[in-house]
Amino acid sequence: MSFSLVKRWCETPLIRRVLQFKVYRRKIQSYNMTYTLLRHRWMKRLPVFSSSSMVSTQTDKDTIDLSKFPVDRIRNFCIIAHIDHGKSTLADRLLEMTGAIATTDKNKQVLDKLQVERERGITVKAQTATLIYSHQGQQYLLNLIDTPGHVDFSYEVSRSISACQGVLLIVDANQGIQAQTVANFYLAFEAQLAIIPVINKIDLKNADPERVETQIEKVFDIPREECIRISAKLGTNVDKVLQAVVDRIPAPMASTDDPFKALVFDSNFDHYRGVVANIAVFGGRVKKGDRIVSAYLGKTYEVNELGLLRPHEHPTQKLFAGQVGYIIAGMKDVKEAQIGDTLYLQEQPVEALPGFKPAKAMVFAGMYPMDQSEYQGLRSAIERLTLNDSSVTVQRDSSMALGAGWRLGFLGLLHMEVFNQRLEQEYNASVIVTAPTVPYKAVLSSPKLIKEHGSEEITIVNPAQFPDRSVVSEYLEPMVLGTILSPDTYTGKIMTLCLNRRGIQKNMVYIDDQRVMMKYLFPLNEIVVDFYDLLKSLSSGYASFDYENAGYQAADLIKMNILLNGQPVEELITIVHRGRAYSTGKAMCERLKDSIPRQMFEVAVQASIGSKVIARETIKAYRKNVLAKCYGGDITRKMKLLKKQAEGKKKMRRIGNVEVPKDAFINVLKRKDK
Ligand SMILES: Nc1nc2c(ncn2[C@@H]2O[C@H](COP(=O)(O)OP(=O)(O)OP(=O)(O)O)[C@@H](O)[C@H]2O)c(=O)[nH]1
Repeated sequence: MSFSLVKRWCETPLIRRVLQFKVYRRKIQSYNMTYTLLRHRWMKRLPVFSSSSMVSTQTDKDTIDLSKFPVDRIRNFCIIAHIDHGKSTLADRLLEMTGAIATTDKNKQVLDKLQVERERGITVKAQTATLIYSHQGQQYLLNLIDTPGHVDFSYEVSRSISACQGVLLIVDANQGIQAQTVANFYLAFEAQLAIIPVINKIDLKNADPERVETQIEKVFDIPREECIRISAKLGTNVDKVLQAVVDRIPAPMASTDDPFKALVFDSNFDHYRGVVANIAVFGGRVKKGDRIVSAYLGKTYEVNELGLLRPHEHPTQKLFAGQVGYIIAGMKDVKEAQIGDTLYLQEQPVEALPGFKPAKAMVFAGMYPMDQSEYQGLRSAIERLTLNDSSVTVQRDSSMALGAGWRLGFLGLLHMEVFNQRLEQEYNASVIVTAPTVPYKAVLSSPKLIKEHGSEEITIVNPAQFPDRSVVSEYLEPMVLGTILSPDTYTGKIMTLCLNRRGIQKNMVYIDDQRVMMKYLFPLNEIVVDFYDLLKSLSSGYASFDYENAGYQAADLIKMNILLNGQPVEELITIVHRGRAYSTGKAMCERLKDSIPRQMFEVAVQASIGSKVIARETIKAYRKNVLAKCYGGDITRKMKLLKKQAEGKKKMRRIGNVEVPKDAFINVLKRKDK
């Protein structure tokens, strides 16, 4: 058909109407999509970062005259503890007692605002709240930061600590000191902060505060008289905590006479207002309309809004030395508000504060859209979420089977799971996450490759790019120093598990007559996926684990391929220690056999090193007959069942001709140690 014929045909009245209708329909569809998205967000009370989602408070409308609080009546402190020892519950009580929120039995972890935090019952992001507390006829301004307890988020703790002069170290009266109690104590101790030990949950039947005090004395060398016994749940003795904050934590060393200087210790992104930076003012004062400079970028901004977090945003006219609050200054990108950056007034340059070491990604994984048509949507979702979580690193990546995607770096596996869950909940994006891997290094021996990479040592975050032994003089793997605390009855089992994970014992001490603390050096790869779960299950939930970075060590590593019906699957390539290749390959094949549903044909699952197959499992042929229970001849019912089956299949990925469910990529790495 010639072009003019098509044109004439398109212009006939009937066809024109049909075409117009199509355009309108597309428009209506797009409005509908926007409406659905907004509705969905509203239902989930999103965006979660804006103040609108927070609990309204009694003092909402009162304006606080910050000039009434000289530096000696300010206290900045954070609440640190092992996971679940009651930080957020204590924060609720402190907020209630100081009138920041109304006293009702509905206040449960008020500072845990993200949906994922509420569902999982854990804190993921540190939150700040300013309290006004009257003590001996004086009013004090207390800035509280509630921090996460899980090891993956300890970066949040170290940043929060930099804005404070003291900490409340919470210890559960039943569980006693745990691994993250020790790690968090040292973070505060090294920063030379005042430490107030608080023994929580004394209302529990099995609470043993005496024993916990002994542990605190022995492990941290803090006199038992300094411990405050409380029940955050019932509010018992919480007033004593507030008194201790005023009496034992020093006021910030800052003067309003100095030039303005503030540390950006956290930031988040608001789609309407840009970056909201949390700052600790180390000197001087700042007000709306001031022109401030970011020491990191040297860029100048005008202050549009500033104020306190109570815990909602409470705008004020000024912020003074010693105070902690938020500032909005037209920064359009979270990268402009670098965490650790120093802000100062344009006309009064100051020396930058030391800042923080950037967070180091410990776990990398590929992330791909379920369907390539969702690529753009997923890209914008990842971009927006990383604006609020700057510790995630993103690189573009692509794979034969999964198409275009990204390789993301996280602080740990829980961090990765939380990111994934937030993508699904907050952005309605469904993704495939490939098997997580740790950042290996290789010392190259080939001059050509050295020239290509511009360095002798390279970091490998994608196992598919693991260089061959022939061009490498040495492989290095990341190591961690792990701390395990457990009742001594489980010591034997724990030692066996650590040995299985190539752990080397460094230390073992009793912290009281029943509990033991062990230190092990582990390859990160051995503990990253399921070590913690296994440790918990073999100690009936009593052991706890924490780790810190311990550099790199030379290791005999090899690349293992997984083949489905003879076809290598790039996303399942794993780097293993040579001594573990056989057992890991066998376990991976078994896991895949359990994860991949039976297909219409037989599937061979093989693990190979080079061309040598070291393990094999077979998935027998089968097709689930969804119509088996369908007696009679109602065609619509049959069609419905077949459609449901087809939709289920959409959630799988076709690799070669094998359908692989999306969680198979992670499940495949979980081992079954005894
Ligand atoms: N019996 C009792 N339970 C408490 C007390 N304080 C907190 N809890 C409970 O302990 C659990 C954990 O409390 P959270 O306040 O979420 O603990 P957290 O330390 O903030 O937890 P993460 O932020 O995940 O580290 C919740 O179920 C609380 O209800 C207390 O004094 N007594």
